[in-house]
Amino acid sequence: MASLFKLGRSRTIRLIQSFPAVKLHLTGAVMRATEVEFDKAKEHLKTLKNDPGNDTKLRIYALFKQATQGSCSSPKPGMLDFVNKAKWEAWNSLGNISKDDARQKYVDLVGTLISSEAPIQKEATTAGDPKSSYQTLQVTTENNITTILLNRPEKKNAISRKMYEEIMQALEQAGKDDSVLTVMTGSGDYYCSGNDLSNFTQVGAEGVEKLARDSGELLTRYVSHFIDFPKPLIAVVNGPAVGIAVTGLGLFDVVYATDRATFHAPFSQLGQSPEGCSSYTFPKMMGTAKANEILLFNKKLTAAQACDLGLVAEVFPDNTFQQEVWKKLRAYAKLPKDSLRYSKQLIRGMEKEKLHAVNAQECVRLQERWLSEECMNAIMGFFQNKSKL
Ligand SMILES: CCCCCC/C=C/C(=O)SCCNC(=O)CCNC(=O)[C@H](O)C(C)(C)COP(=O)(O)OP(=O)(O)OC[C@H]1O[C@@H](n2cnc3c(N)ncnc32)[C@H](O)[C@@H]1OP(=O)(O)O
Repeated sequence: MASLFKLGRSRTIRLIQSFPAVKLHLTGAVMRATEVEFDKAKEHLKTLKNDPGNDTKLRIYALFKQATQGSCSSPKPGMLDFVNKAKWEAWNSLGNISKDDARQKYVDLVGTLISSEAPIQKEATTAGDPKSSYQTLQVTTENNITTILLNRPEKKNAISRKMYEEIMQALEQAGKDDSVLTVMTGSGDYYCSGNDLSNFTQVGAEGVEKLARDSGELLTRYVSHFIDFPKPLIAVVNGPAVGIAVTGLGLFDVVYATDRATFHAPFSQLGQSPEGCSSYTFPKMMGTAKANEILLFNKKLTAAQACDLGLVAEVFPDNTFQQEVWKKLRAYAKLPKDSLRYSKQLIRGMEKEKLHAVNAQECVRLQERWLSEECMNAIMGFFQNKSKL
């Protein structure tokens, strides 16, 4: 399997294209439309910018084979022929689904892949568009959805000071734009590894007390933007989430996660204390004992556990995650905008004052924690020994 995982996008596409042209046995207008769509999908596949991952590539391969040759009848490759065995298994797993069905599924899958990255290609580079000026994010709007993509994959999307500021700016813009939904997600394999720990190593001439005060002020403003966000805010958790990227989820309206995601809020390990209003939202959502396991004792949750506890609304298999989530979101984004906005505001309204008070209290405690020996040791430990969570 190892070499299959290394297949690049262009090689996969060449592989898929190398199959004989589709010969269809159906008649009539529907058949012609499907054949055209299928051909178009093959063309669209070439324009994909991001590698969709090996599971998806295998599914594309299998659907192509089934659509063009029917059910798999070739002998299973030997155990050591990893690549061909994986391909055979993907094809064979489609069983007896018809060529028509496979063709339709192929067209749907390619369509979803294209549209999930389309906004980034289309709009992120628009000259003069303030959305294109972000350094740490890609912000795009399409199909009534504004997507805020955390875009420091080389740092697991850790939130630098710049990123805190840019997220607030993006939320302000999204709150005012014409979109129906706002989505936050991460680029690369992580959703977000939480606060960039180097935020605490840049001590200016005025010393650590000033750094702690400024950090407290920044965090208060940051969390307030989520409390006050006026329209539905959805988290698409595409991979592991750490620290504030977990606690803040309690302020989103809906959270969807891949089954590869984990949720870890290791505050006591880091000598810190909870933030993002989680000291209030987590016990309320899941009960005190379960919340304490997470917020006091660093329990890392799987996506399924987070779903059972109510933090996550639904978990999807990683290989169909993007496809299924974006299909759902595009459907939701067709709902009446004002109705959604007012409903969200009613649900949030009663809690707002309380949430702001909790936020203020958490930030005061954190300012004290950041100056503590426990916290300084933990941060130094990460950079000196790279002691990971
Ligand atoms: C303004 C202040 C507001 C404060 C708000 C309060 C918020 C609190 C929190 O969010 S607490 C949680 C903080 N996060 C962490 O402690 C995570 C630290 N990171 C790790 O433990 C690991 O990096 C990992 C488990 C997330 C991933 O491990 P692995 O898959 O092995 O990848 P690498 O460690 O090699 O990471 C790649 C690259 O990214 C850098 N990096 C990852 N996370 C962070 C981070 N949170 N802060 C800074 N840098 C991070 C890592 O150092 C590597 O960089 P390098 O390639 O070495 O330059």
